[in-house]
Amino acid sequence: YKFYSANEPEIHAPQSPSLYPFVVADLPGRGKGLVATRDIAQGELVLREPPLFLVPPSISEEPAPLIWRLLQMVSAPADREAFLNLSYVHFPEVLDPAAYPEEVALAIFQTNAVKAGDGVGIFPRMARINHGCSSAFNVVYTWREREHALFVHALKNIRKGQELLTTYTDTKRSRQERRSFLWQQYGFECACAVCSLHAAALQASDERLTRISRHYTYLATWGHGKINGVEAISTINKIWELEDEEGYWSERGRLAADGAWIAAAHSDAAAVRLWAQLAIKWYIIELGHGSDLIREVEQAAGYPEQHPAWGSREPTKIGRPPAGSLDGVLTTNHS
Ligand SMILES: C[S@@+](CC[C@H](N)C(=O)[O-])C[C@H]1O[C@@H](n2cnc3c(N)ncnc32)[C@H](O)[C@@H]1O
Repeated sequence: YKFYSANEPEIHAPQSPSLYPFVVADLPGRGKGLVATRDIAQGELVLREPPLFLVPPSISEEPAPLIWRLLQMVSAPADREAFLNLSYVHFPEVLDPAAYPEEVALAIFQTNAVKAGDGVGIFPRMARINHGCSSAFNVVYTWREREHALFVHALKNIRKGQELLTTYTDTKRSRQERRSFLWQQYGFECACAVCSLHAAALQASDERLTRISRHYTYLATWGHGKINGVEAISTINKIWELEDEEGYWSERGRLAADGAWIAAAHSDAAAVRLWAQLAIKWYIIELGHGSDLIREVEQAAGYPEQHPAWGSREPTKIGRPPAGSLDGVLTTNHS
């Protein structure tokens, strides 16, 4: 594993199925899914998987024959079988699957493929992870070009016996919007812990998620000079607070890195350091130590004045990260 430097805990990534911290189980109403076989700590790498095959961002041939052709290029019969065993939805009822293998392969691809860099890929183990909305998903995946593999990390502590859930879509929207998307795209009615909330709790969650989403839109206007740095940072803090209330912890590395960017633009070195440290903390949890994005924010934390955005806006003293958000930054143990 020459890609890793010696101090990276990911070198301990489970490499054989018998060492994975989960099993594939039949789960009523949701087909198969992954269930933790031991407690998994936040930030732990639960799976590292190379693609069975990748489909480039733009293709010039019909999708079904293309998927079929790529599948035939997979050399190990067991791997081809793993693909063909995956679940699929939206196959025309009038067609006999046995008579249309290429269409079946396309349906499997559409139900299971995930984004991998510019293209999309098939990862048969990862493909068994079911979906949960906002606070319900507990693992996140990320593609690493350099390692040519998908990395799945625990976003939260997961208890033995709990199901591993990821998110198939941006769930920062109301239950109704999420559910109609999931039904159309993946053919299931989401009954995750968030979608199963009742009355007041459901309404509160819907409101938080739509507010978070609106705050993100507002934050983006800083880029066009529509809001000043203080407003932008205060928006990040509002998002952070709402996400704490909701239990939505994903994308925080990126959000904190945006904070560092804004602080650098307004020449507030102390704020750059703090936001960059917060970004490092969450990037490590969500993406792992080996992620290239971490190198960027480490650079910002160490040398704020060399940040690419440094001094591009009027100098301002900018807001700091939310109270408590940097707790544990120096002591977090991800092994
Ligand atoms: C990528 S596969 C996940 C693994 C799948 N359960 C299996 O048996 O292979 C996606 C499909 O799983 C099912 N699924 C995923 N999340 C679900 C959920 N929260 N509730 C019910 N079904 C779900 C849907 O049928 C969906 O089309």
